Amino acid sequence: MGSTGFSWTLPDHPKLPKGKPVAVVVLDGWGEANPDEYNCIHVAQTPVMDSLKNGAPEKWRLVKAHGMAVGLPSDDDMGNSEVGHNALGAGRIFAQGAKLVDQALASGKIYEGDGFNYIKESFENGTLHLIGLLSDGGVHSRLDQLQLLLKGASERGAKRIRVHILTDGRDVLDGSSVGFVETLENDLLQLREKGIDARIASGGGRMYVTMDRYENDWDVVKRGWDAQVLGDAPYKFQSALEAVKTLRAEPKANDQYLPPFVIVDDSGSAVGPVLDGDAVVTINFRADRMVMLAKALEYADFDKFDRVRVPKIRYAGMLQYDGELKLPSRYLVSPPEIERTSGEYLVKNGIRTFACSETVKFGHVTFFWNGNRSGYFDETKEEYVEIPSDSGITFNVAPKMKALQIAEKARDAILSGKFDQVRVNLPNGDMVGHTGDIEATVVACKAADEAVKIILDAVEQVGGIYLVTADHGNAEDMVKRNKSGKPLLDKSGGIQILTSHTLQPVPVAIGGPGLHPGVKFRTDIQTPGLANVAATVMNLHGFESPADYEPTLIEVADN
Ligand SMILES: O=C(O)[C@H](O)COP(=O)(O)O
Ligand SMILES: [Mn+2]
Ligand SMILES: [Mn+2]
Repeated sequence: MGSTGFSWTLPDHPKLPKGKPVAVVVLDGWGEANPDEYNCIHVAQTPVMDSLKNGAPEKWRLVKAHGMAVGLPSDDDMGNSEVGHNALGAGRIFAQGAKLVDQALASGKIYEGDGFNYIKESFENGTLHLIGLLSDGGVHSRLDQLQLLLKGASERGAKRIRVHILTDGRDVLDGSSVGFVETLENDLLQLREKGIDARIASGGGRMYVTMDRYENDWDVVKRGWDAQVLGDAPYKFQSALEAVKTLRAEPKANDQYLPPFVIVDDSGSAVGPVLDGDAVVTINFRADRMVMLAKALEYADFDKFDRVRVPKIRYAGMLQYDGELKLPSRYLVSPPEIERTSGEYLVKNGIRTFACSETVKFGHVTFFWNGNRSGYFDETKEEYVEIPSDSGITFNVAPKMKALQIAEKARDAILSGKFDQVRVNLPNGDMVGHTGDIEATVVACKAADEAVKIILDAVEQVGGIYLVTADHGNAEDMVKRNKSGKPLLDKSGGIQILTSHTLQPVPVAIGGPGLHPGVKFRTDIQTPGLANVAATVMNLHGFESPADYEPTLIEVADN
């Protein structure tokens, strides 16, 4: 114990034993919603998850996974993986990036910090480039924040601004890109009327251009680099509106996957490559899909692709994306300081931990779980295994993804006896749900359920305990609805497919032969959220949780 009285040592739980292996399973994008034909979890054969729900009412419950329960600005904000896994791992509710940026913009503090002062030095002679996701999804970025930043930067001396847009269609409806570009074009026109040379310079669909994650496919980032920095892309247009309208007219066009384009002037030259002396801000607040570009922009030594030309720029992230790597080194808003996570406590209390997912969600059960921190706390007690994801495909063509392989790795880790906690993320419901392909999402949900079975069977064999939950909804509702819950139709009478996450609650189920028979969910916590799970898991390992953690979901009857 230090002089402040702080100690990493967790008190023993008064009733629950230590030494039972605990499997923690996170089903990504698996919410609870009314059973209808657009609820892919309901339509799919999911006997294991069904039996958890129906078999033991005191050991299955719902928790909130969106809005203020996970540190988002309002309860109109759907949940997402970052905030969901942060809450699951940290056991407390932290104001998240979206909210911190809102506050910094509202107070004007964003313009007083080191990050803004640093980029501002380029305003006199250089161009300010803003690169990021253009939508109001609120998962990685928000249009209204971009609008405020454009206004604030121009009022503080930015004379030449270039915006490099990434179209969404994943956190918002497919096809909405056109409206967002119209809005942005209108704002930039108003800036031009005030004498500021402000334009969109390049663009592309987020999943094909720039926003890869966890180093699954560097070509995605390279396509963005070529368009944004080098001013080079296969498609050239005179305006961004013309670009998105034309590219969307192609058969099977999809906002998430629009090809890269650059905006050119009358002579065919790109209007906004990044040049020596310019400033660059990546406007996404969320880390996972911006950190690869941050590396390309910031690192002198970089071998992931040929950058061809590396301009001498002043670069800042909207937030710092990786606290461990200190990347980027300059940023406009300080990220939430998520410390003393359950992962760190448990490892320091001797819990040997195994974590696994496939590439596209690997950082969710490691980096996000550990409070946006990469690496191990103690490599003698932890093993993190990443199964390579398919790359270059949309996951509706392979909806089973690597669920089986993840489950087998988890099974082997449980049976090995080498670990006290085995934690996985099963990505299927989410990754396939985002494609908007209902049939494929049904296959995805079945595959995830089969994976849960493999893990629970292993728990059964070793006399362990399981906790199965999810980080937010997605696959349980695949249609946009009106306020009374009726599916909305598009102009041609088809349903409007919902590719995004939802506001739905998610299940938490506990059980296994190692679970003390008196354990049941408390009924005195009215609206628990994902942050209550961490204390629960600590209890299942035989420890009390720290006093400032959200309360545990369980109690132990004496029987
Ligand atoms: O990045 C994505 O894929 C989506 O915007 C959000 O999905 P996730 O929060 O489940 O990763
Ligand atoms: Mn998720
Ligand atoms: Mn998702």
